[in-house]
Amino acid sequence: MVDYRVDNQFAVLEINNPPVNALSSDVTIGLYDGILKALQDDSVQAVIIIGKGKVFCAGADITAFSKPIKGLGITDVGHAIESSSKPVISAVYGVALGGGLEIALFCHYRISDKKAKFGFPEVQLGLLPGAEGTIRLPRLTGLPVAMEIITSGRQLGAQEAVKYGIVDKIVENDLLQEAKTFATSIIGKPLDSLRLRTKKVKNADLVDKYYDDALKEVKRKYKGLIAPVSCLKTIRGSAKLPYDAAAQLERSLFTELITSSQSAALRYSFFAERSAAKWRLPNGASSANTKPGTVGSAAVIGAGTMGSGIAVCLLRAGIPVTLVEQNEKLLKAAQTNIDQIFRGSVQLGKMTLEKRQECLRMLQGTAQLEKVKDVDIVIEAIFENLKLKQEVFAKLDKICKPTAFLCSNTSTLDIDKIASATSRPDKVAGTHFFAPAHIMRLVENVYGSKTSPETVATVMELGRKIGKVSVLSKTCDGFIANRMNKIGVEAVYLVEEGASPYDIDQIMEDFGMSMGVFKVLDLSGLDVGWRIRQEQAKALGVNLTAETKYLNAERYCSLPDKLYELGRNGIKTGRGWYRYDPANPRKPIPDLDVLDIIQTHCQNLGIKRREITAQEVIERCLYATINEGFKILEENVAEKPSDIDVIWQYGFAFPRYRGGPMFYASQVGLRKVFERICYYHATFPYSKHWLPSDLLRKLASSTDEIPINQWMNNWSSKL
Ligand SMILES: CC/C=C\CC(=O)SCCNC(=O)CCNC(=O)[C@H](O)C(C)(C)COP(=O)(O)OP(=O)(O)OC[C@H]1O[C@@H](n2cnc3c(N)ncnc32)[C@H](O)[C@@H]1OP(=O)(O)O
Repeated sequence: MVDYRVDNQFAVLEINNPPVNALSSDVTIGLYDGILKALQDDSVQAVIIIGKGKVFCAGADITAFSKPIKGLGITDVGHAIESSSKPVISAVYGVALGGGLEIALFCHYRISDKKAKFGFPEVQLGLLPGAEGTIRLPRLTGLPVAMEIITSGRQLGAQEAVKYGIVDKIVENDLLQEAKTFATSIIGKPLDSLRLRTKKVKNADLVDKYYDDALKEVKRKYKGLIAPVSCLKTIRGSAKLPYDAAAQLERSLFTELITSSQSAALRYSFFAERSAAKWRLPNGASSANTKPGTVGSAAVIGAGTMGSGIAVCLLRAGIPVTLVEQNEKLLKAAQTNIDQIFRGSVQLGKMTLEKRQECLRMLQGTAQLEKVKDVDIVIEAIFENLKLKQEVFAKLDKICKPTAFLCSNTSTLDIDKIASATSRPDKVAGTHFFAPAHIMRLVENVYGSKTSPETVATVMELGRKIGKVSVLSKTCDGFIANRMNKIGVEAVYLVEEGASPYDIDQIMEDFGMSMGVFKVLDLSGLDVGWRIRQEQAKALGVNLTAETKYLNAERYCSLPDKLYELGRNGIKTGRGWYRYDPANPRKPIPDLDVLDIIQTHCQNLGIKRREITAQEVIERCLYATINEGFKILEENVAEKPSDIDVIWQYGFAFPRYRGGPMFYASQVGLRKVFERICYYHATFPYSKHWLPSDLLRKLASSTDEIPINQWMNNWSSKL
């Protein structure tokens, strides 16, 4: 785990724990033993710590946090390094993160490759840098910079690390050779002043002011998160307390965090996201045994908001795009829109001017579908109508080369039905982007009964290439994301029963959702839902009215229709569930008129309103969603519960520190969730989504409450 060798006067300790040299107990033991050996070897004048492979060290082994602690801690190794009488130099390539950076900070010198990155990402795992990082970094960078770096978890480039004294020298050539040259230049120099423990924290007397300012910022930026606040407390300790007392404070706050539900959820989320890329189909094909096809060029059909956003994603990743619209006027509008997005990125410093020009050069607009004949992949993003899509796919099938993949950006429609319009159903898949497509990181890739493993591998890999988090779903109505989302439905029923939309939004935002559902509805426009409901009613031969209480044997609430019919179409008309001041249209303002409309609606329908608690709001909105999640698992629509949670985090901004609805259910307790679902099913028999899932019933009837890692790993065996 740590290769030790002596090379002339240098002991080289090479961390060798692929893939990212995480600090497992074998690594810490290896480092500790290596330092002792080097100290005992008279021929050794200096010690170099370096990483084997593509990184120096990605920090503590995250998988070990939920297991009992064994072996030596990072601080034990760190103290041995710092107190060494021979100089210890860390040579950083790739990344030095978390515990990896802490090891580097225990060293007397740090040199780095120019592309190396440094940081304390622990907050993203609900933790703090618990191996004295919060006490040592301020001694190098000063308090405000340390507070910003540690609470944000961001990565610093080598130049910035030099600026703050984290790195002593950036080197250009072979890192180990440069480390030896550097070591030669410092052998024999005194080490005392290089031991961070002995350094004073600059401007320690101003720490309370720095703390107050940083706390305000942290509460605004990282609402609901505990770890950044704990980080600030220990950094304050670094200035107010003697070194060892500060270290003790850090340890105690670290212990609190590591046992917190937030950290459990965030660590789970780290692995959930990575595991979404490791897909497996029911026939055994998987990411491990399937090669993706080549995507060197793409076409996007339909250049509306979604199509343009998708084109932006492809172009940014260096994939030339043929953009197809019905006429030149629409094409021109789309091209202007796309360029505006690129200009915005340039203004924000996220894109260079040259990159913008390169992207624009790779974009070709056309009104002729035939122009897509040579592309490797087509993504259709036209109006959500099955017949229309089938027509387009039938044409594409004739025009495109036989190897081309044909994808649809549908958010609900059956991929099998779309594929049936072609002679190549194996090459048809869904690529469901979330709006705005150039910003939202999720792509829900959908396979049908005939989609080939190669096509699945191709769309999953394409998602990765364009910087998205790709999650795989089997085709069904609404796929994982839209099928499962019952928050809007239940929220409207709750309003009808007595809650205010503004209270519901506040409760869900306090829970951690970034935006309440009524604000979301106003943002997307009330016309969207109104049209879907009208279509449904038309298909059933029903005429919807203000008095409609049931549709297709399901509870129906006509309030949203009423608002739409009153011209309250959301932000675009200045009024929806909220009202909007034209001077500040992004700020929703609660509207008494809406409360009157609700009151009148209930009076007309003879609905007796009642008090509704925050707990009921959360249960009704989330448990209905969770119940559907279990049905999605039962039907193999999602391969694993963590895929569902990744979709919720990236598609619906579910708070990452709660893991996702499936993880949340597990933390509440599956039995309790099941009991409440049964209660709501008995209370609301006309809402199918309360019909309890069989899988949940089986899991809940198990004698022990099953922790998430067990049922997540074993859930399929319960079917
Ligand atoms: C007392 C406690 C002291 C200190 C606390 C800590 O140090 S907490 C840990 C802090 N470090 C991190 O949070 C780093 C997390 N890792 C990353 O940011 C990225 O993985 C990294 C290192 C930038 C590499 O990114 P890349 O995109 O190249 O690879 P990927 O993320 O897919 O990771 C590859 C596989 O490595 C696993 N992994 C990564 N980091 C760790 C880790 N610290 N511990 C354990 N495992 C880690 C990751 O899950 C991937 O595994 P795979 O099975 O291939 O999916």
